[in-house]
Amino acid sequence: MTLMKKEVHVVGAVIMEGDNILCAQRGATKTLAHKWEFPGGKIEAGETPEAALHREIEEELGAEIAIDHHIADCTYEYDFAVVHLATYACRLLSGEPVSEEHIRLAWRKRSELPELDWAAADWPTIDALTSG
Ligand SMILES: Nc1nc2c([nH]c(=O)n2[C@H]2C[C@H](O)[C@@H](COP(=O)(O)OP(=O)(O)OP(=O)(O)O)O2)c(=O)[nH]1
Repeated sequence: MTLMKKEVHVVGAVIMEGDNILCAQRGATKTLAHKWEFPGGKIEAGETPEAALHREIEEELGAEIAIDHHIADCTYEYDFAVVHLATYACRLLSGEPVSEEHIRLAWRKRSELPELDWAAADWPTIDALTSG
């Protein structure tokens, strides 16, 4: 019998300010330890992706965002789960982001994004942000 892996639907906020993008580093004790990702998290039952994004950014950064448009979808099979990640271009409306869950927050220029060690599911988003 083959065991089905857990499937999780995740949203990530690509928060932009001019040419800078907010990047977040996962903690040492988490899955994907020390990898960089976009703030966000799992969509809960009955929630729209947009509602999940607003909720997660309030919880993780203490900030309010506007969601402008979808950037990329990626499905990646990690050893612990199959993650379906959808990313959205966002802007800060209020609040200076404070890290409640990440070990580090960093603003990076678009062209510098590939220098960070991103979670595997994030690469299509990084490619979309740095191409053209
Ligand atoms: N928020 C976020 N999660 C991402 C990204 N890329 C990526 O592979 N993930 C993965 C990491 C987690 O396994 C999952 C997001 O769930 P979560 O935000 O609830 O993560 P978590 O570590 O607190 O939860 P868990 O692993 O303890 O279940 O998606 C990304 O850019 N942003």
